[in-house]
Amino acid sequence: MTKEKIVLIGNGMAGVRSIEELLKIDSDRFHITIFGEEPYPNYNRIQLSKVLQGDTEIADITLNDWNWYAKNNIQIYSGEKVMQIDAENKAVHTDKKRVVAYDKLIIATGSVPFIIPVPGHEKEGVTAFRDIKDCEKMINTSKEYKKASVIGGGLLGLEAARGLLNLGMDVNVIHLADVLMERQLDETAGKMLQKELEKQGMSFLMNKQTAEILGEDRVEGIRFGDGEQIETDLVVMAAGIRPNTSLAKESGIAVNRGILVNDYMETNIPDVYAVGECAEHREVVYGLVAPLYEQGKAMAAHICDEPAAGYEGSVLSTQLKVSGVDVFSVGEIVEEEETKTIKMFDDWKGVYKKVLIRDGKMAGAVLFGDTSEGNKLLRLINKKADVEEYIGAAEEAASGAGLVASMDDSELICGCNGVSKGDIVCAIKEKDLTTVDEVKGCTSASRSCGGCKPLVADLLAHTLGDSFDASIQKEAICGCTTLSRDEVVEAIREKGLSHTREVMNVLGWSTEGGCSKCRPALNYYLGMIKPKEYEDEKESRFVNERMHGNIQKDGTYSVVPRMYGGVTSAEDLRKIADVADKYKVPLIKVTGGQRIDLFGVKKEDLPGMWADLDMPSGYAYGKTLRTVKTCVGESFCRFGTQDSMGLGVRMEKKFERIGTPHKFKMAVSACPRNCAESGIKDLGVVGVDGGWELYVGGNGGTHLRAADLFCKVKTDEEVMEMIGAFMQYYREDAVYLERTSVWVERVGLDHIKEVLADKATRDALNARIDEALSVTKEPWKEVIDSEKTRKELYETELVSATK
Ligand SMILES: Cc1cc2nc3c(=O)[nH]c(=O)nc-3n(C[C@H](O)[C@H](O)[C@H](O)COP(=O)(O)OP(=O)(O)OC[C@H]3O[C@@H](n4cnc5c(N)ncnc54)[C@H](O)[C@@H]3O)c2cc1C
Ligand SMILES: NC(=O)c1ccc[n+]([C@@H]2O[C@H](COP(=O)([O-])OP(=O)(O)OC[C@H]3O[C@@H](n4cnc5c(N)ncnc54)[C@H](O)[C@@H]3O)[C@@H](O)[C@H]2O)c1
Ligand code: SF4
Ligand code: FES
Repeated sequence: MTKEKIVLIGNGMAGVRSIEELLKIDSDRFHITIFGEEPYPNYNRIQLSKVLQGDTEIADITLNDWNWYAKNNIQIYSGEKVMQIDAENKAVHTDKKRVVAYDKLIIATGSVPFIIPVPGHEKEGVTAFRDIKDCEKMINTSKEYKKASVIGGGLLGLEAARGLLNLGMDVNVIHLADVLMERQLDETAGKMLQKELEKQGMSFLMNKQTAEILGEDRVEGIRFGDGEQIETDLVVMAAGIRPNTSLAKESGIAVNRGILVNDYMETNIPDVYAVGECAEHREVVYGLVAPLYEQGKAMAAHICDEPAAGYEGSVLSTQLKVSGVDVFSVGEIVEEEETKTIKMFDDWKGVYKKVLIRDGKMAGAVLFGDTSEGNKLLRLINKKADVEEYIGAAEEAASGAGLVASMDDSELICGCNGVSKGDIVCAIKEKDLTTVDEVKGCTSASRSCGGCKPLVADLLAHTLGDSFDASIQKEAICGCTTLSRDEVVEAIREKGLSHTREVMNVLGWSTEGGCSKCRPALNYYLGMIKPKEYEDEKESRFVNERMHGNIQKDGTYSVVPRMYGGVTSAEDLRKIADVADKYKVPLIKVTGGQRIDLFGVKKEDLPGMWADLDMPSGYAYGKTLRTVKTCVGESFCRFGTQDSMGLGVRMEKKFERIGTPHKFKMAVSACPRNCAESGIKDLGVVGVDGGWELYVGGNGGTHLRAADLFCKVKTDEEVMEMIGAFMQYYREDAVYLERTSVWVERVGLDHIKEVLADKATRDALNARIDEALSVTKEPWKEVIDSEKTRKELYETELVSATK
């Protein structure tokens, strides 16, 4: 029997999800052809914000790779645009002159970004934020330029702005209204959000109408309606989107704002459907994936002649994906005469909650600062629950198990990935799942924005009952596995695994070769467990660590020679000055860690420069001991009671080059005046009467944290012993990329104190760190001595395996 021919126009999130729904119902009935204008397999557009923010990479956001199309006998034409729909002859025509016939056609062409049509909008340096190409453009621009402007203070604009800040740019957000995200937030929440983002480093120009983009060929500035001007090197237009309807319109399909569809996503032309952001259903065009996935499900059922109610519209909920900011909004947010509200505002903690009630029913909510109730509110508002039910639910156990219990199996837990309660319960039971991460691995729930995690946890608790163990809720080390850091480390030890590939094969990684998260982590764990046997995999390291220098925005490197304890000599300074002259170093800067940074060094000059310097690497790029900052102490300072420089130099000489889960900074101050800032270091030493105080877990970076007093000791020997034990325990216990400030809070200071109180344990830890230290090598010297490494890394174009 010949198969029915389905053609999908648009290889995006809604279209491909609809095909998955079709395959779920009947995997053999259709011959499927997909056209995608973008040259990639189906990817998670939502995650572009995370790519820009540096939390993931483009390679890791694929939803269905090329194998998926082959496995399901789907003919995919990527990088090919459909130009015309010939509804009469039931065929589509593409820009490559291909003509493909269909029995049923699905249009899923998504949206186009709204580019404000002001003079200059076509200049180089003006971009939208919609696809991989835009994302790459912004990342590349940030390497050369400094000033960015984002037009639009909606979800997209703010996520873009956070990403650009992370890329090292100064960011102005230009917004038309006087409240950010005014479509989702009320004034109170909008202002709180603005304050929080200002703290993160964003600047805002509110109530501003862009009049012109200035510059010659490339953008140089923006002029506003009120005459004010600002300078900028990049303009990101995030002022909304428009349904991509031109193809449908030109082909005679009925279009209003979007392509008009009924509850089964049928257009006015027989056998032609539209789904996703391009479709208009009951006068609403949606711009979030949850409703689009519901549309896809309803459409698939109809195409497969399954009895189904059809799509009836959705209540929208949103969550901003900016770390450190918790904002949630669902349904109605504007108060009117006939509405009532329940509000909570805690200015001290920065928490605001508003629930809007219409005719005694839950109609909408805004949460800021604490969004843990978000999914519960979404569910109540979705079913227009009685306000009494909310009050009852709020009084119920915080676990929320009562709420998930009352949900129907068909209700969605994870909107982003369209995973229902029934799907999750089934997976928990059939596959003996016990953690949120395992549920993510098996069902995709919580894979995208992560907002549904609390609900998934509630559902686990509800399904497993007494056997649910909150304490084992674990985080998988990345999306390639459901195993946590502890499980992987235990398996490496138990099974004697010795290579990253072996770990991936034996422990059943879902991807071949892992991803940018797990490769460096496995490389670290293997090296930590077997320092003598394991051969470091350079290709699994981040680019700075591979190159032994910090790559800068313009592609040059910075070079920081080691200066033990921040102490230098005229001879070393002379060498540095000569090298700076010889290699025409454009900037020499004294760092906060008391050493000298030579900026703007060309990649090919690095080995020569290191050879001329003949000094050890300061490891300013590594996950290892960075600096030991010291004050002058008793040698010169009249307050000094101890030899801070002597001790600092000794500490740095002993522990330099040791691999740690994240960078590790130390400092020694010779009295409590603390001139070396010992209170904000991973390990800080402070001279006091009769000895030294040791402080741990401090951080002077983005997440400022004062270090905790760990212990007081009398002698330098005891300081060295305690540092060795503390560092090794951190090396063995922390998750890769976890700073001590986070680790100390996670495992508890008392716990670490208890472990290190035992002399035998301290000795064992010191023995292990000594073993690891015994095999470290000076990296710059290794490069100078190896012609092969010099050629491979410094004289050819680098093929980046890991960012
Ligand atoms: C940076 C960013 C972050 C986001 N974050 C979230 C979020 O956190 N939560 C959320 O719910 N939503 C989020 N969204 C919105 C979400 O990504 C979209 O709602 C969703 O991708 C829309 O799916 P779609 O299939 O309708 O359109 P798209 O995913 O845009 O797919 C349409 C595809 O059709 C292709 N196409 C168009 N015309 C043709 C043609 N003639 N021939 C061939 N191919 C064609 C396009 O190239 C495109 O690849 C975000 C969007 C962006 C850009
Ligand atoms: N976390 C998420 O859920 C998320 C993240 C990113 C994008 N998205 C979706 O992607 C789509 C696009 O997002 P968006 O933020 O561009 O759309 P949007 O329509 O939600 O917001 C656009 C914002 O730009 C402002 N604006 C409009 N014209 C302007 C002008 N001339 N000058 C300054 N500001 C102007 C508007 O006031 C509005 O706040 C939406 O559908 C959104 O839901 C969702
Ligand atoms: S910390 Fe104390 S000893 Fe050290 S420089 Fe400052 S005042 Fe002097
Ligand atoms: S709701 Fe976004 S990942 Fe589940």
